[in-house]
Amino acid sequence: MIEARNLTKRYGARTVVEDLTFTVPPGRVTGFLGPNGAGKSTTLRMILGLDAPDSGVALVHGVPYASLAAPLREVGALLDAGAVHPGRTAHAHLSWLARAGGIGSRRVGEVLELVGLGGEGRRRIGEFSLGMRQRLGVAAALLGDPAVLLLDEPLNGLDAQGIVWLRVLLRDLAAQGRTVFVSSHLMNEMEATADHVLVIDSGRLVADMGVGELTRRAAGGRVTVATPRWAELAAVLPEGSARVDGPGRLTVTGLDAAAVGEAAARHGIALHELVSHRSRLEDAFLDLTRDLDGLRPHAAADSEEER
Ligand SMILES: Nc1ncnc2c1ncn2[C@@H]1O[C@H](COP(=O)(O)OP(=O)(O)OP(=O)(O)O)[C@@H](O)[C@H]1O
Repeated sequence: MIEARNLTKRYGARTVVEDLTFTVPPGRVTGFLGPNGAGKSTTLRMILGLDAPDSGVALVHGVPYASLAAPLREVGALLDAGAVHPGRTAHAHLSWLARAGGIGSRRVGEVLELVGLGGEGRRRIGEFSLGMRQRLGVAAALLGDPAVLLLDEPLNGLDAQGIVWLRVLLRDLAAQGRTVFVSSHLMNEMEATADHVLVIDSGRLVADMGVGELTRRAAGGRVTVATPRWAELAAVLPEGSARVDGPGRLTVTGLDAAAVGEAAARHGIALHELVSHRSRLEDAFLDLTRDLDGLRPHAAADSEEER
């Protein structure tokens, strides 16, 4: 379990993480989403005690990271897959980390197998592709068999096969009851990986919800409907909700398909088509951040209440 309470970080006059409060429970994959520069890495660094918050606290298992008795065994992290010595072999790199964390050397071979680098342990990291380095970073995070995993942009550099591999691995780890917190700016990849998402933009939390709920909300209840009696249907729907989209077609916003269908039935209007549109996570995310952009210049005070 990870908790952030009113976490705030400033660099000079800029607030890069602003009053973030959230909980990441065990047993599910939680995606941490936001565009580049939104404050994801800074938040993860504060959870890991690498950056000090200006106010608020970040807790792992109820205590600050620095107070954990055996941090490497409790929390596994991938922050920057490039931050490894290129002259070392993968095996030597992991053995060094294992020794530092008091972890038996047998575990090194196990985690190399787990990330699909079983045959590459004796190769120098300098020869690795970005995707292989990401796998090595995941191996390092798994060394201590931790109950909590924090992975910063682990999908970067992975090919399609690698993305599927990581997705399966993360879901397995969550199913084992671990806390899995994964940042990404790739909304669509997260849709298939995460159960739940926290979305931040400019350091502020704009969504904390299930992936399904996020996509449904962002679709805003957009429904398209085809009926020869479109003008009558438009007249019985709430004012402003229906837009004529062509002969016999309406787009309805703010109502779900059931509400549109029932309104039509009440007035004996036959529908030839009734389609509810689910937006992809990408659209959902863009909608959320666009809305926030709209609030910012005009009414900072209102946007405070919004949260
Ligand atoms: N040490 C620092 N000094 C000054 N500004 C910083 C520092 N670290 C981060 N920032 C700024 O804080 C903001 C948030 O950065 P952060 O790396 O947390 O974002 P991010 O969401 O992880 O984005 P990315 O996906 O690009 O890494 C950025 O504008 C960044 O320039």
